[in-house]
Amino acid sequence: MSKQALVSFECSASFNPNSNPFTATLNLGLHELSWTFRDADNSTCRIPYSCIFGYQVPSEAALVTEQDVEELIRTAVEGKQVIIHYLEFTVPDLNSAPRLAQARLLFHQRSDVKQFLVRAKELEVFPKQRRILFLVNPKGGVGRAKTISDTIVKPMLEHSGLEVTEQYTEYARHAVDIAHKLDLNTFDALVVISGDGVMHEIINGLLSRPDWDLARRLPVGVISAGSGNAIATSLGTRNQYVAALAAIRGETAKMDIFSMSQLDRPRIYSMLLFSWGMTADADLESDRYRWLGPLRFEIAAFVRMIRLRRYPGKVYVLPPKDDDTSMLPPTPPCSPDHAAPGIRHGSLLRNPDQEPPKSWRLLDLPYYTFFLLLNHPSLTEDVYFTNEIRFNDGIMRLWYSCETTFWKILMPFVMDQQNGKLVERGLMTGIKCGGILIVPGVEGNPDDPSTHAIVDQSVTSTAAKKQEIYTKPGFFDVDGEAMPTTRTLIEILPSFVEIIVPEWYNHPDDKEENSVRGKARADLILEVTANRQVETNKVLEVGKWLGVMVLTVTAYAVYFSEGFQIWSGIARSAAQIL
Ligand SMILES: Nc1ncnc2c1ncn2[C@@H]1O[C@H](COP(=O)(O)OP(=O)(O)OP(=O)(O)O)[C@@H](O)[C@H]1O
Repeated sequence: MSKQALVSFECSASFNPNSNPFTATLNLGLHELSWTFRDADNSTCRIPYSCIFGYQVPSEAALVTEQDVEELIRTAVEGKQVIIHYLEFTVPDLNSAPRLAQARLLFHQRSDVKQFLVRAKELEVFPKQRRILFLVNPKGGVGRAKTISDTIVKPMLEHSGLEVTEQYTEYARHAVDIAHKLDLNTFDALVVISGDGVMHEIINGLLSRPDWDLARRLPVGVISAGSGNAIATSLGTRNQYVAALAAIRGETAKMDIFSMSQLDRPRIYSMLLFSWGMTADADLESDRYRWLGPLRFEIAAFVRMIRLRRYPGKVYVLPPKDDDTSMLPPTPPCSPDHAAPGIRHGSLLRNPDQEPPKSWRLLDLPYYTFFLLLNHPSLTEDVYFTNEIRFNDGIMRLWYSCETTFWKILMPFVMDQQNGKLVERGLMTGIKCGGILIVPGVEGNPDDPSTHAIVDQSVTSTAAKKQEIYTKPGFFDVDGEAMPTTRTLIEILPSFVEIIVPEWYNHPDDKEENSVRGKARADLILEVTANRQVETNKVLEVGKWLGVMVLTVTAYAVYFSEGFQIWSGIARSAAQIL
C-alpha cells in the first residue's frame, strides 16, 4: 500500500477503453490515486488528483456534484464501474502535449463504490462544482480560439461537473464591458480563451466597477489563444490542455498588479507589463503583422532596432521600503465609498501632478531606449526575460537603458532570449522600486537648447536632432495596449487579484519524493514553470534571427525602393544597420 494511502479497495482497473483489466488494489492517498497490480509484479500506477478533470459512471448521470452525489452513488453502485478522466504527461517535456487518458475501475462490491465516492469527495479527488464563464476572442492571435475551445476545452469540460457558459467577444474591448457588467452572483470564475490583451481587459473591466473590491476576488484564468501568451507561459499553462485542466480544477493564487494614474483619466491596471521605448514600439507596431503569429514580435523588434527611437523624459523612482511618512499608503485601504475619483485604492502621491518628495530618486539618463516594468518572467511565449520575477512577490522591477548601438541591443535577444539571462548581458540596468513617476518629453521649447538641460546638459536641440532624440510622444505600452504618454504615476497593488493556476504551482514542497500532488513529475513541471530555465538553442535562435533580418530587410527594400531596384533598397537598409 502507498505510504500515504488513507483507504484501499480491491477492484479491476484498465487504462484505456480496449485494454484488459488488471486486478489491483486501489489506494486513495492525500494527493493521488494509486494502484498496486497483483498480477504484474506488484508494479504501481499513480494519478495525482491535480491531473483529474472528469468523472463518469456508466449511466447518463455522469457528474459528481454537490447536489447529485446521492444520485450518482446510487447509479454507480448499480453499475459498479467508475471512469476517471485525467491528463497524462507521457514525455518529460512540457512542450509536448499531455494525453487525455481514462482509468476504468470495476469494484467488486457495491458498498465499495459508495465508500469510494464519499472518500473521493472528502479528498477533493474530482473538480469542485463551479460556474465558469468562458470568453472566447475569435480575433486573438491567428484566430484559433474557436478551434481551441471546440477541440480541447469542450471535450475536457464534458465530464467535469462544471456549469459552463461560453460567450464570444464581438468587438475590441468587448471584454471590458462584459467584466464591468457581469453579475458576480452568477459565476465563480471567468476564463478567457485568448491572449494577454483580453486578460488585461477583464481585469480593467472588473476594477472599474463600483463594487471593485468584490469583483477583484473573482478568479480569472487564461487558455492561450493569442500571439504573446506571456501570462500563460509564465504560469506553465501555455499548453491549452494544461490550462483547461487548471481552469477545471480551479486552484487560485493572488497576483500583484500595477496601477497607472494619469491626471484626469481613469486608472489603468496592468497584470503583465508597462513599457516605453523599443519594446513598447515593437509590441504596438507588431499588430500589423498579426498573421505571423508569435514571430510578429521579432519582426517588429528588429525593425525598431534598426530605426531606434530615443525618448527623453524625467523618471523619478521611489526606492522600495521608503519610510517617508508624508506619503499615502500604496496598498488599497480605501473602501469604494471613501475613494476619491481617480484615486480608488489609495496612492503614493495625491495625484500624478504632485512633485515627488525628496526621497524619490531622479534617474540620470538623458533619454530612454528601453523602459520595461514586468510582473511575470516571460515577455512573450518566446522571450523568457528573467527568473527574478514572481507575480506575487509584491515587488516592482524596472529595467531601463539608453543603449543605441544596434549590435549591443540585438545580441542579448539572439543569444539569451529563452534562458532568463537576457537581463544579465549589460544592456539594461535593473532596479527594484516602490513607485515610479514618469514625466515624458522635453519640457519647454524643443528648439531652445536650455530646455534640454533636464535631459542632459550636453544635449542641445541641434544635437538632439542629430542623435534622433524622438521628440514625438510615442506611446506607453500597458499589457500590449497603447496608453498616451503624459505624466504617469505607476505603483504596485500587491496580491490584488485572483488568478487561476495549476495546482502544483502553489505547492513547491511537492518536489519532494512521496508528495506528488503536482503529478509524479512535479519536479519537472515546477522547474519548467515556476523557475523556467530552458537553455537557449543558440543555433536555432541565430537561424531565426537571421531569417527575421533577411525578411525584414527585404520587406523594407521593397517598401522603400519606390521604383528603384530592390537591391538598392537592401543596400540602403544594410547601410543603415551598419
Ligand atoms: N470580436 C472582436 N473583433 C475585433 N477585435 C476583438 C474582438 N474580440 C476581442 N478583440 C480585441 O482583440 C485584441 C487582441 O486580443 P488578444 O490579446 O486575445 O490577442 P493577441 O493580441 O493576439 O495576443 P497577446 O495579447 O497575447 O499578444 C484585444 O485588444 C481585443 O480588444
